Amino acid sequence: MFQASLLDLDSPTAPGPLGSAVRRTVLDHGAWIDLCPGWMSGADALFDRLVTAVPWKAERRRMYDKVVDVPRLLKFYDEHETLPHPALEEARARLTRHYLPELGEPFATAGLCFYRDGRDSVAWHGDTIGRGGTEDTMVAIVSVGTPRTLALRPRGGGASLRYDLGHGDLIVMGGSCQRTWEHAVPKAGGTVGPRISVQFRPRGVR
Ligand SMILES: O=C(O)CCC(=O)C(=O)O
Ligand SMILES: [Fe+2]
Repeated sequence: MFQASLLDLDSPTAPGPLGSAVRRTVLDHGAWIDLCPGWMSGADALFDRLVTAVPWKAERRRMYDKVVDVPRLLKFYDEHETLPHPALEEARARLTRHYLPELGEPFATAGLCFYRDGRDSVAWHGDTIGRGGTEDTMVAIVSVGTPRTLALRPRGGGASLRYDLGHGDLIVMGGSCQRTWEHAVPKAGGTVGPRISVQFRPRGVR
């Protein structure tokens, strides 16, 4: 089911350098995204560890007059909880070191999503439950496993952008991205392999 990346089989699991490896794309309305493909080496081994080491939760949500399954598994690590792999602690520390001058605060929490196959997804939304709804902030996402499309579109309408993210890729959504743009992982059909995303956010951003 899970198509391992051949280049990655023997690499130790660890994030790479940031700095000049990061490419920024400035978007409309004060938003931007940074990309660092293949940032996490040994990503396939990390994927395998996370599948078994994380106490995944299936959630159910009210949708109008029905209660439906959330189409992905979830686990949230609050800021002082130990993350399920040391490479994720190192990733958070490196992200904080790199972005602190611009972000002004550390990355604190880690939200994990497990998309078991292409039927799992997340609908269009911004991370606006906390301060992201009113302030500029950053959400950094490390993806392991099979690449899935992360789509972005401006809230007021306009062309969408699509990034295929898996196998250790890093994307950072910054500036006004959470309140002026929306993002989604669209459904992709049942035969698509599994992906796990790790979203690092500052305190009070959800
Ligand atoms: O899995 C992803 O890359 C996106 C997840 C996401 O948008 C969220 O959990 O808020
Ligand atoms: Fe999100």
